[in-house]
Amino acid sequence: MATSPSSLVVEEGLPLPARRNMLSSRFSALIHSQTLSNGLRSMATTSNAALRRQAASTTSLTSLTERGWQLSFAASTGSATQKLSREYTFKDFSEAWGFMSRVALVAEKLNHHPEWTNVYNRVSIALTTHDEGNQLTALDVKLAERIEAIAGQAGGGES
Ligand SMILES: C[C@H](O)[C@H](O)[C@H]1CNC2=NC(N)=NC(=O)C2=N1
Repeated sequence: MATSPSSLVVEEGLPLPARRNMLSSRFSALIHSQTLSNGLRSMATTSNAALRRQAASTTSLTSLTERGWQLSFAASTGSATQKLSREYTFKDFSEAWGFMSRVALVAEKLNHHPEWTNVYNRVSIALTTHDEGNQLTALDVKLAERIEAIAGQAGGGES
């Protein structure tokens, strides 16, 4: 069954355990990821504040995927790498490099850095949190949103 991204919004007014379960099951249905659903399961035992943060990230993640970002999961020995990635195409190299310079400043400020490549007018970006064993965290979502804002100003488009 395909789960529409908007169904990841967790209903207000439901008891917290129900909201946790709903978030967990909808999210895992959407991404088919054992790793992320493990993360969400562990979230079920965390504080309400942590739950709210996670729910906010999940909602933002949904809005990022609606704007061309992709979630991916690559299994390797003993662990899986989660990535949030997107490719932008600019008018020319100069525009692409200007965009990368602005993103670099934000990445330094957040102390969170992209994995990226540039070929002429294209920039491919993959985000993950190395310190968390290559899991996605709220920092990846935050950086992706800042990148989107910069790309909007720079005239970056979806490739
Ligand atoms: C030591 C330093 O603070 C850390 O390695 C920071 C730097 N930038 C980072 N960037 C990313 N993408 N993931 C991290 O875990 C990370 N950690």
